[in-house]
Amino acid sequence: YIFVFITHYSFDDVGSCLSPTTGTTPQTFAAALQYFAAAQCLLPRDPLPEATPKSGETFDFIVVGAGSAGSVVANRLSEVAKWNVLVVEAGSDAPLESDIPGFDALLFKSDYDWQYLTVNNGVTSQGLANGSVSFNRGKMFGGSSGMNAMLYVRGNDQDYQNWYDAGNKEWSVSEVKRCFKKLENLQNEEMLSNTTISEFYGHTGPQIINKYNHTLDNYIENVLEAWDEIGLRKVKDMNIENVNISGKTTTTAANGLRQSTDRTYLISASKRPNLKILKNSFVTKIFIEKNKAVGVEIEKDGQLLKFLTSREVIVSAGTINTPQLLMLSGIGPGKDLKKNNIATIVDSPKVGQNLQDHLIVPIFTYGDVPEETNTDDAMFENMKYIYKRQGSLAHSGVSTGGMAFYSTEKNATFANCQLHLTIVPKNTTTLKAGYMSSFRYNETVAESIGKPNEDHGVFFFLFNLLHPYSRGNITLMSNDPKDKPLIHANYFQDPRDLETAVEGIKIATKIEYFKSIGGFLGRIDIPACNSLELDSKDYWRCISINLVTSVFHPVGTCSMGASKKTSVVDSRLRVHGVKNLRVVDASVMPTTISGNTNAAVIMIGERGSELIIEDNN
Ligand SMILES: Cc1cc2nc3c(=O)[nH]c(=O)nc-3n(C[C@H](O)[C@H](O)[C@H](O)COP(=O)(O)OP(=O)(O)OC[C@H]3O[C@@H](n4cnc5c(N)ncnc54)[C@H](O)[C@@H]3O)c2cc1C
Repeated sequence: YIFVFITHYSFDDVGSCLSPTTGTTPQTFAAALQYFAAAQCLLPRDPLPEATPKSGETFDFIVVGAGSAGSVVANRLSEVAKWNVLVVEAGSDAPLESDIPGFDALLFKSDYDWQYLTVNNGVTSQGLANGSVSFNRGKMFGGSSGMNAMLYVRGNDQDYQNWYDAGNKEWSVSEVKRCFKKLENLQNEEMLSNTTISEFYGHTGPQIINKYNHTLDNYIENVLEAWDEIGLRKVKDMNIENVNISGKTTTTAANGLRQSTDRTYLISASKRPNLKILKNSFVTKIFIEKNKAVGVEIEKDGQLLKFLTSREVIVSAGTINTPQLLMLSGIGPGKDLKKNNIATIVDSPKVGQNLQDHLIVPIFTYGDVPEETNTDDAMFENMKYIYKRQGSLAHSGVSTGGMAFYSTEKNATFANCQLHLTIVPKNTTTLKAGYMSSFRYNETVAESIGKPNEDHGVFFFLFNLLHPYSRGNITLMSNDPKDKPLIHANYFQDPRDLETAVEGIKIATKIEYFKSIGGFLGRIDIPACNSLELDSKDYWRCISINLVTSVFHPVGTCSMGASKKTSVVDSRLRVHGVKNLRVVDASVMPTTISGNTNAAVIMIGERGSELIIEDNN
């Protein structure tokens, strides 16, 4: 919550309110205040309607989880009027702070976050509190699309070609592109007025896409110019071209409001009589009889309920919770299930394996700008948001949307590195606590990052590795569904990842812009790295190992593929070895994509729904 300015106004230069008046002045100001007080009530939306089905009731389809993918599936299946669909979500309606883009990081560690942490392996991330990395995941309608940074990135054609080449014939590049267009509803006027850009995107889908209302435009532009100078060509659209380029990305925010999938897919569908919604309902088990999914067990308000299906259960609980639920239901690596006293129904060794994530290595640079935001400015930013959905609350507090995609390989056709840009004004008092909370940096690290900010603006580059070779995994802590699963991220386990990261960071630190604003690269205080020359490869190796965190894009733990020896679901997303059970969410990606994952997950929701509808007609 680096950019969140919640301050108390101090009236330094104000009169006593005793001046004579005709009454016009106080009336005018009072009317303005009333207007602003009322304007904040324009934000809330109605809660989703909740059904009260009786335990034991049967549905054609039961969808577990209403996140980025699950909301799409619930919408598309309930378009078929003859089918009764139940969607079950462990969280509740998204809070107001989810709608306001600038409050995204305020949802970290709240009741709307599953608050997962990785297991400390004693080697990587030792500059973080307890050596463990935050794996934030949304627990609300909209799931992680309700707390993400809203950056809309399709990825590279080659990403999907790789899925297809691995035997997943339902995922050809042309099918994938058709589904992206099907989901999209481009609303940005400037983009619409450019024929090439306009034709690239879809216009009639549910998912509204636009651009942030930016506040720090000049500074972002300056960085983009500097990236352009080092060969990362500044482009108008980062989905049409996506290697060795920079620009401002499209977002799932429009007119200063987040467009999470509950907003874009569920609100309209919730009016259909054949879609039933259950809130605060945690699915603890899938019932499987004779290798066929027949229903689910749900914990709601301390009671266990049971719902049955006449067609299918679709699990859309996300990369962490989906493998957990399969394992709790007896589908997973036999040995691990046995260890946790769970009877094996299908010995499926790849459940929870193949975890891939885009890691972050932080690059902190500092410059003479932006100037400190004083109390008046901060208040004015908030007013701008209430009045016109502009100002610093209109875009993510984590990312400005300025990004670069590039490769460490010559003549590459897809990127293996990404940079996100965050800009923080001088002397931002919440900075140190913000980094300790959001990234879990320990006190010493946060102090060394925060100190130069006292008299310098921060240009924070989040370096991401896009195609890691390392693989992590998710295993059960116990057979109690409430026990959080164990997450082993295994960053840099494959040494090639560290070397690519270092090469990629060295490209990023070539940037000249900072010299023109009195800029410099900050040294981060990690005892093991302090004797190494700043910006040397050894320095970055050391920083990478000690400060690696997640950019929150875990995928792959129930990946699709030919058989259960190599994967968890087939190309039509059916769980190997169990009938009437599918997985539709980020976990099915066999390999990760060249960019932020939300757009691809919504696309998976669309394509997965088509496959379910085809197979049930
Ligand atoms: C902080 C953050 C920032 C991100 N920034 C971006 C970004 O800017 N751009 C981008 O493209 N991607 C971003 N991502 C990633 C992107 O949001 C995710 O890849 C995507 O939302 C995953 O979708 P999903 O459907 O697989 O899971 P989710 O959206 O997480 O949905 C899973 C849903 O299932 C529910 N659930 C889980 N278990 C159960 C259960 N047992 N019973 C009932 N319900 C259950 C959960 O509460 C949740 O609502 C970000 C993610 C995070 C967390």
